Amino acid sequence: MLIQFKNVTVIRDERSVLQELACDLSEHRIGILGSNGSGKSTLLRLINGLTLAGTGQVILDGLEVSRHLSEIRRKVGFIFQNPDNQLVLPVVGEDIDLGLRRLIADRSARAQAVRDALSMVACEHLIDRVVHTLSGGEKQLVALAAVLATSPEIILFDEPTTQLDLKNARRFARMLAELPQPCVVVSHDLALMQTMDRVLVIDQGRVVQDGRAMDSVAWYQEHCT
Ligand SMILES: Nc1ncnc2c1ncn2[C@@H]1O[C@H](COP(=O)(O)OP(=O)(O)OP(=O)(O)O)[C@@H](O)[C@H]1O
Repeated sequence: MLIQFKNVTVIRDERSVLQELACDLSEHRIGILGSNGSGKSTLLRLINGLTLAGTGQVILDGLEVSRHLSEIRRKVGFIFQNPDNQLVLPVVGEDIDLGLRRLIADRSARAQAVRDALSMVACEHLIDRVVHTLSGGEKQLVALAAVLATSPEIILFDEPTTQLDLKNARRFARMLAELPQPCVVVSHDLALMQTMDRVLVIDQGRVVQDGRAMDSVAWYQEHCT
């Protein structure tokens, strides 16, 4: 799966949030690292068209994102930084079922798919829970299950471990390593970033370092902390 940024600039409030981003990403695990407000989420949101390029083009798997939004949304799973933005129905099982309705017509097959998705994140026991009673970490895992259930071709993660305890953060890292899909992960979790095939460091809207995980994490620690 090839992601191409062709001289992409995003401007907000007369300020460049991303400036002349030009790179091709094709690695299985791509990490995005950078300080708060550096433009990481904006870069991620360009890939599924939640943010559109002001100038330049974003091309995913040969499709220009801004011209093929519905096809892109079907291909791309997006895990939001705040799971409350993702979970829309009151009960966990119903929420995951909602995303599956366009994919699986048979009700009992869909119920099985919901259980399978929850078991991938070790949260089968939450199937009948009311979403607003979940802890932050549980919500993050359920939101992940809802995306995994739809078997996207590529998955984008915006700070997926912020609310997870050490045990669940490690479980997440193991699960991420086993996912068959290519993934792009924005995170401040340096241990997680070390597991990536390629890591870009963003600073003030520009890619300032791009390379192997160990080199980029070392660069980030030296220059951005
Ligand atoms: N719609 C918008 N209007 C105004 N400013 C925006 C908008 N979207 C993003 N920005 C600004 O663009 C900059 C980059 O935002 P972005 O969310 O991409 O940063 P980030 O690197 O993901 O930050 P964090 O690590 O804090 O989540 C920030 O200064 C943010 O305030």
